[in-house]
Amino acid sequence: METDLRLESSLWVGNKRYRAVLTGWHLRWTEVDKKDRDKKTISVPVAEVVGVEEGRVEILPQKLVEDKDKEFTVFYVKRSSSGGSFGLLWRLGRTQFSCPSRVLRDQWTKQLRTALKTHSPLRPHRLLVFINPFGGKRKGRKIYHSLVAPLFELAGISSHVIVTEWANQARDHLLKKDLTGFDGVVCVGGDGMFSEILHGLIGRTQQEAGLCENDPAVTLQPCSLHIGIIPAGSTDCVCYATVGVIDPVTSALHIIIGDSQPLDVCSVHHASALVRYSVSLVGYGFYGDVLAESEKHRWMGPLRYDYSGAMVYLSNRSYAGIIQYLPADPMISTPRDKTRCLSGCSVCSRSTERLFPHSSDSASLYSSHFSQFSSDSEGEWQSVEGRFKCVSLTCMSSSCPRSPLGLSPSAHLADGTGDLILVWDTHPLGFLKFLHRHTSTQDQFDLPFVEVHRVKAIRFLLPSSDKAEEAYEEIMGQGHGRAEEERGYQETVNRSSSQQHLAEKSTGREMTNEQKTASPFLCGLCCSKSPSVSVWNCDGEILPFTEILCRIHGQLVRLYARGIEDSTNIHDCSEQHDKCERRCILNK
Ligand SMILES: CCCCCCCCCCCCC/C=C/[C@@H](O)[C@H](CO)NC(=O)CCCCCCCCCCCCCCC
Ligand SMILES: Nc1ncnc2c1ncn2[C@@H]1O[C@H](COP(=O)(O)OP(=O)(O)OP(=O)(O)O)[C@@H](O)[C@H]1O
Ligand SMILES: [Ca+2]
Repeated sequence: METDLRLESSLWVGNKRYRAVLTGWHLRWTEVDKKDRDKKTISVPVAEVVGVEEGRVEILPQKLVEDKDKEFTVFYVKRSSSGGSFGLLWRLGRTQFSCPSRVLRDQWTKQLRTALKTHSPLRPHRLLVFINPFGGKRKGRKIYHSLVAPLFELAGISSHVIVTEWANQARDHLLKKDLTGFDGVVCVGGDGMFSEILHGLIGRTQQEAGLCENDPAVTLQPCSLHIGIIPAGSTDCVCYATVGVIDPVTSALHIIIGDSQPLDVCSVHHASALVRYSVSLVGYGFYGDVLAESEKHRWMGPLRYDYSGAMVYLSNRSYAGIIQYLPADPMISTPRDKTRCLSGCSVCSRSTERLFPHSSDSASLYSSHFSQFSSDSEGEWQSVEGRFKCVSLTCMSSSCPRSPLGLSPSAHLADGTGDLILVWDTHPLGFLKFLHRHTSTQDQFDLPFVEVHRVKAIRFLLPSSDKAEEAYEEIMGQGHGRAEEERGYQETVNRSSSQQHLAEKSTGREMTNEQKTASPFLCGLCCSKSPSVSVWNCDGEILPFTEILCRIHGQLVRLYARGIEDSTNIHDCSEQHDKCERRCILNK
């Protein structure tokens, strides 16, 4: 659909003359003094124009403006291959145009700005930015001020920046402070910082809607503010899995042009109370143990996961459990259908219609999909019991630099389901094979001891023989390196002598002095008895409970992102675009 915004004229770029055309959707310029077959058109979608400035303008290393009379500069998104990752790097493209007159120059800048307003409705005007100065290599502030802020300024975005001084400051700000006038919230940090924003925004939205987050059967209200992630942490899995690269400039450009990627969120409950939200991994057994072990070695930085992974692997543990799950409709998609959720994913688009059937009607947008969880046409609860190396639930692929295709390569970002991966107890070499397949394109589910199910909810229970052990460990709060101040939303049992007594009573065991003081979590290597109960890793946080219920809430939040762009579709078909049969990223 073209609009009446069309503007066409001759313009100069350097010493070459071009025919430039602006339609509602594209800005195109073609060199005129060339033979037809050598003519090349550069085409920029209006949605990917970052800004338009009068004059010859540079923004880096500092803003410089010259020759304001007949010139204008257009800034736009330019793609390049990222080398290692699957996604594409975005960079700021810049072209300076000269016009025959100032009147024509003003016409071009005015029309371009009007086109931007009309065709990019989700571009943010005002953002609330939280910077974790201690995340990753402690470069959050520098990354924001040197790489991101100049781009925001160019795009006319005003931002209110808060450099956090303590953990959970961003979450609490979002829960309590006035957010009027903001279009989105940006976090500069890693997955932990993203999780703070996630909890703050979801909590605030439910408070305002008068909904109870504790009840897993309640349909939560999707958040209206978008979330932007500027990666500056030591683990940036959410950014990697939604953008395809970990690169602050790419992420800033996605924010500026107002890209919008819905994301499924899993709520985790224990005993009728909300414990936490997750978007990537809720994992018991191996991934829980790795996280618990890694907390002891924080000083190692990101390497702590590899070290702890090796230690936990060598301890060769498995855990008993009962897993109940509510299957999703297998006619829509399955975890083994070999598809990938890429930018413009059709499974996710169809899910939007299914999850929000009358999305133009805002009242029904927020009240229509309760049936997803409560009365399922899709299936009955299933149950399995046994010993597992690990039990993982992931709402998305959870791809990351360590595992470029992720825990579940065919999972979708926004289809309202999660993938439940059950790895039954097996020989250590079999488990190593499973782990190793995460680093390649080999199918990690094509192993006899691995099961994967696409689900809408799961429940995890301990066999009755292990419940006493769990009660003992939970009451003593022992051994899992649990963060004291952050025990989910529920305050767990305080440690006291009466509770020690309770623990002893419930397990029928008396604690030794050593047990009272020590933290013997990783004892598989040196002790005869390894623990029979593991912990849950919820997006990098240890959960204080073992028996949990998880429910996937389809498209509960929206990120300034567009999913992973398929780098095999980047090609230049500008001359023959109408005849191009490949899905072209550059000219769509
Ligand atoms: C033989 C090589 C095997 C390599 C196996 C690689 C599997 C990698 C799977 C990564 C899954 C990441 C899921 C995302 C979780 C995030 O929400 C969360 C917050 O940032 N991160 C973690 O919990 C951090 C969890 C980090 C888990 C890292 C596990 C590393 C395992 C290394 C095993 C070595 C075995 C060596 C045997 C001698
Ligand atoms: N000013 C602060 N001081 C201490 N902790 C903070 C501060 N601001 C945020 N945090 C907390 O720091 C944690 C880790 O932050 P972030 O995810 O940004 O970095 P990271 O390096 O990727 O972290 P990790 O190494 O734990 O994966 C978050 O859980 C967040 O709550
Ligand atoms: Ca999903």
